Amino acid sequence: MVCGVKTLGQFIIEKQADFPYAKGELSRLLRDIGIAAKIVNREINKAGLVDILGDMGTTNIQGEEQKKLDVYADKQFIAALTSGGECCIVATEEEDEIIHIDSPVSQNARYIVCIDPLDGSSNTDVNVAVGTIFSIYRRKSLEGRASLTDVLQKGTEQVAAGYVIYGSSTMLVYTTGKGVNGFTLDPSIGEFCLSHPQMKIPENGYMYSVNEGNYVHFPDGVKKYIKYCQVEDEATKRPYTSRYIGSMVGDIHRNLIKGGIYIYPTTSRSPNGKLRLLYECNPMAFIIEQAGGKASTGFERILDINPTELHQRVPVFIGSKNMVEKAEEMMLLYTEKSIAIENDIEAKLEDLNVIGGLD
Ligand SMILES: O=P(O)(O)OC[C@H]1O[C@](O)(COP(=O)(O)O)[C@@H](O)[C@@H]1O
Repeated sequence: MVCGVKTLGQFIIEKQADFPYAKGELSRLLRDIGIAAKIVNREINKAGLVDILGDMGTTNIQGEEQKKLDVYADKQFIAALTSGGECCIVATEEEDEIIHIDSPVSQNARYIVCIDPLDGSSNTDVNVAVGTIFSIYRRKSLEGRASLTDVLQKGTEQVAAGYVIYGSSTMLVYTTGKGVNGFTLDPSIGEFCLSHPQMKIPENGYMYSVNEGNYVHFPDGVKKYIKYCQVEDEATKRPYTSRYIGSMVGDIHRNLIKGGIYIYPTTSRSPNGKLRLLYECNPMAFIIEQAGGKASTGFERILDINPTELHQRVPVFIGSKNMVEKAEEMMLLYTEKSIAIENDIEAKLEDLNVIGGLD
């Protein structure tokens, strides 16, 4: 214990006792992620002084302009996971395919890491909070080289998940399925120190985070939920406050502490939403559920989704339990309504013999 605070390293070792068969691999893996996060934090803190702002001039498989910080962070986490020896595959937002870690120290590595090295890329050049999101699985296959099949596991199979927020202070928040704990980086000692033990998200919140600029492209259920948030109603403390940072980590971290909901739904332009299941939605869903909140597609629990692709996108409604349930209620109601209307129109057209007449 350093002058009364518990460091991340000490906490991880201490919690290892919760896992009778643990051999320390997961602890070392979390340590490696913590080290890479400190290196990325150092560059972000002096971003304006070093050549790390702006575009790289390349695009990733998502078709997004890669920022220099995206690529820098990607390289730092891959390097830390390669030299650490506990990781056999890394899947990252910035790499088209999975990366096999074949370093000599990783021969018996059993863990898979899915990572968004730099979340909130649109904010990197404007000094607004950005983050890193990570998800850890144990490989399923026992023999030979691990493969994509070992990566495409349901969110319920995660052994750990976390995020780092590079904001007014830098924090690392993670879970191993036994609650959520937050650590603040103390630059004077270069250590993440336990600052937010056993984090819980309030069941009710009064803030909603959604890019309302896309309103016209949203499904009816989302439009109705936004209207619901904006109605004057003292009893339910509405209207709620709208807060949207443009960094999922920033918005969800705030909602974890204060209560709230973050929504990135499908839109007419992105029918599967924008955010990636493996390294954005699954880890955040594991953390928020462990903190007492909820995470769904609007219809289905995020953690129950069977992944089929590495960079698969899903719609996400995540945050305070009662707020997500209200949004789900709206999605169901208005999706059913629009289906009913469609069926009704079809029936009327059939009556008018407009459909089928064309055969
Ligand atoms: O600008 P939009 O479409 O609202 O998207 C913002 C969302 O996309 C993200 O930036 C994710 O994308 P990146 O990981 O590429 O940054 C989220 O952090 C954020 O909430």
